[in-house]
Amino acid sequence: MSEVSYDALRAQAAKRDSEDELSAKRAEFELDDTVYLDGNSLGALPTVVQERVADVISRQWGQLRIRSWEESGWWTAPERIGDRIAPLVGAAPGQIVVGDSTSVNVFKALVAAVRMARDSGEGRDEIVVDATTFPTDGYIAQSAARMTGCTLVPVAPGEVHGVLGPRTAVVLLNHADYRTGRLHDLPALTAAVHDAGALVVWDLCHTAGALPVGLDEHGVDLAVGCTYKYLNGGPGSPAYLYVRADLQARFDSPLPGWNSHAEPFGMRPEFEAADGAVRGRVGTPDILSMLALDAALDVWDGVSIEAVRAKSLALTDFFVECVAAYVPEGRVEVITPAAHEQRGSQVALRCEDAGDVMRRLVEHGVVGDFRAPDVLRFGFTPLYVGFADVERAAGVLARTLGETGTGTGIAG
Ligand SMILES: Cc1ncc(COP(=O)(O)O)c(C=O)c1O
Ligand SMILES: Nc1c(O)cccc1C(=O)C[C@H](N)C(=O)O
Repeated sequence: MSEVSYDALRAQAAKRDSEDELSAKRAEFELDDTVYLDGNSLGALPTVVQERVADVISRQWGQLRIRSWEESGWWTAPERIGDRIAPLVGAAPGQIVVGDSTSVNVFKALVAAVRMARDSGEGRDEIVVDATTFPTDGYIAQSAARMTGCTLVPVAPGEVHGVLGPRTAVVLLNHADYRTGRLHDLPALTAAVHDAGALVVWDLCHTAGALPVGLDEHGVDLAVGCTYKYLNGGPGSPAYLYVRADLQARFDSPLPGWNSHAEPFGMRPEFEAADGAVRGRVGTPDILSMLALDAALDVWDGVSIEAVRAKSLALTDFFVECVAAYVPEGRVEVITPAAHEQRGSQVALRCEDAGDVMRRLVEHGVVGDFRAPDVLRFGFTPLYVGFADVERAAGVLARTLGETGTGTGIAG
């Protein structure tokens, strides 16, 4: 690798940053000199959140106290904030409720989907689950299968077509693989599941806020996702549940709480489900986290998800290009697909001593993460990551690899 290539890639980065229509967004986040490539695990803090949460605590809670359920809009926050997430995932209003964790929403969605599939009168008794899933979805699917008397069919997303049939009740899939960053074909898989007469639940944790999802357009039945990654809602911010409008009347939640009751303050012993997205609620909403998320969503004002996707692909392409230029051949293996239609917003590199390499990268100001046993993960959040960050990260990676393991590395 000659100095000329360094110069060329740095010049390219500077030019791209200067032409980037999203570059001004970075100023809306609390960031420092660190190259933060872990927004696919915990998004950075949007500055606006601090003063808004301070107001929620000091005025809404501190002064208005219980009046805030009405006067500060606390009671309706789960659906109101759901409607703010809706355009980012291609959903019309009235179909998303915010609350609980992704794990809990996976449970609600799966069991409700099995119940709906059985309502249609056929003997559907199989839950198909992504065998490469983030573990929590797999654990919940195992439990949901036991509870509903279904058989669990774990299969890689690419092989889903082969197992679909008259016994399939529901298919649970991750839109992007958390480890490799592979993007699965949501339109085609949704259509295939529907052709088999079953329902599909998509986990959007790694795609919401990173690329267009098109829930309504593709006729998705149910979807869940977290808000602390590309939506920057903060640690433990509440997740969301999407139930397509025409399925809501049949959505029979396995966790019917007083918040999903048609008349919550009637305090009646019999459960009667509310209409609409409210039906996906359980108990009292986690207001502090929810309103932090509400404030964090302000950064999306005026941003198109298509522009975010275009920049995300440019960033990940550029990272792969810089890694290929700077890192000695064979030292790392790119396990994220090269094809754009198969790539989320992260690049994963396989590397023998990945845990040690990531620890050193973090020490040198490049924050990604390590996933066992041998994966370096780098997430690219287009709202605050720039092309110069990408070039710098690849340079630091090359130097770090030179300090560890068997590679020679290079200077940058
Ligand atoms: C694909 C996926 N699903 C679910 C989760 C877990 O969600 P939660 O901890 O909100 O239940 C994560 C990450 O934590 C994830 O990456
Ligand atoms: N939710 C997390 C947490 O509470 C602590 C640490 C990491 C996480 C994550 O989100 C992990 C992430 N879903 C992943 O893709 O690995």
